Amino acid sequence: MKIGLIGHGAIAGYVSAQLGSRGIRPAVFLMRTRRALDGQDADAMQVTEARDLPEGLDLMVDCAGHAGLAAHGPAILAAGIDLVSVSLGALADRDLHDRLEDAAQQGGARLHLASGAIGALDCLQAARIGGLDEVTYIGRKPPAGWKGSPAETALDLDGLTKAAEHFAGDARRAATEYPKNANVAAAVALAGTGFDATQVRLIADPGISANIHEIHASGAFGRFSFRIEGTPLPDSPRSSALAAMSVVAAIERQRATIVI
Ligand SMILES: NC(=O)C1=CN([C@@H]2O[C@H](COP(=O)(O)OP(=O)(O)OC[C@H]3O[C@@H](n4cnc5c(N)ncnc54)[C@H](OP(=O)(O)O)[C@@H]3O)[C@@H](O)[C@H]2O)C=CC1
Ligand SMILES: O=C([O-])CC(=O)C(=O)O
Repeated sequence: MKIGLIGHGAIAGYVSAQLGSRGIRPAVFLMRTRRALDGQDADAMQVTEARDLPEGLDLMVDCAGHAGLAAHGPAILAAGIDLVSVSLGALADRDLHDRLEDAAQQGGARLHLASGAIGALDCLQAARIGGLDEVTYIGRKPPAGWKGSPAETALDLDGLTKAAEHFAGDARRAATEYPKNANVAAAVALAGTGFDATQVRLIADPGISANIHEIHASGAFGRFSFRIEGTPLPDSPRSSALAAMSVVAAIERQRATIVI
């Protein structure tokens, strides 16, 4: 399988290392700017534009956040290359959503959304068939996990002594205002009742060390609650390791003959 990665941050680094241990070396990195990489990625080709990607790629994998997906997603799909993305919140932008859809149709390619730092999306998707009444997502992270987000202006993150909510609203606004922190809200929205009907609360909590995500849903199926305590990636306190793991799992699903 010939794979390329967009970005080389905390998630991409994890994904590349995991692929390496499965005998796959990414053939190319689509970067914002070229720079020296180490380990198995040191000799990989680097490009800064999708049009310079090599021939014969089976799959591109976006680990570059909303900006990376917006910049390169449409061109990759239009070129007929399937794309796995972990930047789900970018789809809250209706214009980008439509451009990705049109490009995928034009190129005969598919955009696969990794489940990211959350689970139970299968349950929500199935429950949606019978009708969902209400879906709420609550995201809790230690203060360091909210650095660089609007939480920084809403709260004194360094001086926080107890849990404090800094966002309550719909998933579209959460995903748009917190591009590095509310992709999970987008995943819940896309699997369930959509960006406008999904309710979101975001909380900074100095009493926790994990990234804690909860879903509460009810509908014709009954009701469920899901909670996960995700260990952050060593290189990035705001990104859960499970998000990176889910990207590798999404790549593995591309190669599987029996798919779950
Ligand atoms: N679905 C989910 O549950 C989760 C999703 N995410 C999403 O994944 C993204 C990446 O997370 P993480 O790895 O921790 O973040 P990092 O900040 O560690 O890495 C981001 C990488 O993306 C690159 N990048 C940014 N813009 C572009 C662009 N236009 N073209 C190419 N590369 C680009 C950066 O390059 P440079 O170094 O040059 O700036 C950097 O290499 C997050 O921003 C978030 O949106 C994160 C966690 C969970
Ligand atoms: O990694 C996490 O725990 C969640 C996250 O950043 C996101 O949803 O964007």
